[in-house]
Amino acid sequence: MSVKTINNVYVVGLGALGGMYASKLQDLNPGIVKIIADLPRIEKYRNSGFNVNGTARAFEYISPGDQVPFADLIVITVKFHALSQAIQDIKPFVGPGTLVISLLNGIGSEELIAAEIGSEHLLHAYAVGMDAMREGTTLSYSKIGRIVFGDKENGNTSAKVLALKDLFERSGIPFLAPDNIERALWTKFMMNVGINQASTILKASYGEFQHHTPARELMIMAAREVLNLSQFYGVNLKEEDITDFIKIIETLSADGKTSMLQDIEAERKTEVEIFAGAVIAMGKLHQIPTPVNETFYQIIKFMELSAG
Ligand SMILES: NC(=O)C1=CN([C@@H]2O[C@H](COP(=O)(O)OP(=O)(O)OC[C@H]3O[C@@H](n4cnc5c(N)ncnc54)[C@H](OP(=O)(O)O)[C@@H]3O)[C@@H](O)[C@H]2O)C=CC1
Ligand SMILES: CC(C)(CO)C(=O)C(=O)O
Repeated sequence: MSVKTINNVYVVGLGALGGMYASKLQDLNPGIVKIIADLPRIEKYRNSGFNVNGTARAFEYISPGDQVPFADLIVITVKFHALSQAIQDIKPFVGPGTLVISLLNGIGSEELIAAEIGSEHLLHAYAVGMDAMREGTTLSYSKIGRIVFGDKENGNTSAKVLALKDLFERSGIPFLAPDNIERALWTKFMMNVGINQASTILKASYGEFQHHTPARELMIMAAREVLNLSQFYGVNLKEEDITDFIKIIETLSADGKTSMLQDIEAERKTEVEIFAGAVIAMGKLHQIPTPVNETFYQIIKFMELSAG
């Protein structure tokens, strides 16, 4: 089977993840990547510039309505509350052969995207292991992490998977294409439910979770509620999956902070609905108590309200 070459990539969401991966693609070939954004955002990026690890990046920007070719690949890197708008914004750039990946945390974004643009365009994906810190249009990171992706229906050797592997190999973006992407997504979900929320409530950077501390225990308590729920979805997470994600956390910069803690500090809305909110909803459906996430939910909502 000949592998399709991805020659043009459109990224929606020039934030921590979007900035990191768009820069790597730009290094491969300056013409390969374009950022989809509305005019006010484009003006903001043009006025303040976009800086990644001390280097100013000049990206090419496009808006819905611009006459440009369909994308070979669209990468969605907005926060969950911005997803519906982002889906509308990418629609004009989706042609018959366009592949779409969402790097959003949580386990729900792909379903929403598929409902609007069709599941034939999608691969399931997430990003893990990076320690990106963003302040406005200034981004820094020491670990780029990796993109984990797969074809939920057709395993890890489908034409879509092979095309994406080829792009990431050429651009030096670390990746993994596991056999079972659904299980992998749940392991990431469990990690985020634990560390994003515990770090936000405790205002703690990764260093606090890299040893046997009360912070780490709190993180594990929240993560175990995901482990319990996973049994109802045929995913069957195990204690070893918690041990594995702790190993990833141990590799991150001790001063680095989760995206959720960065949101609270910058007085932005958090993604608590796709973490504790989702856990509570699944718990109710299956009559499984989720007291840690119920408590986290109320505290984080309180923090959001008192921030702004
Ligand atoms: N940061 C991290 O280390 C990691 C994050 N993730 C997940 O990845 C997702 C993205 O996170 P992150 O990169 O931190 O998010 P950021 O908040 O850093 O970036 C999101 C960007 O999207 C922009 N945006 C929102 N809506 C639109 C739109 N319609 N068109 C164009 N741009 C838009 C925002 O602009 P504006 O600010 O102007 O609203 C913002 O710059 C989240 O789900 C997060 O949980 C996953 C792994 C690690
Ligand atoms: C895994 C982690 C904590 C950083 O890679 C993340 O997903 C986030 O900050 O949202």
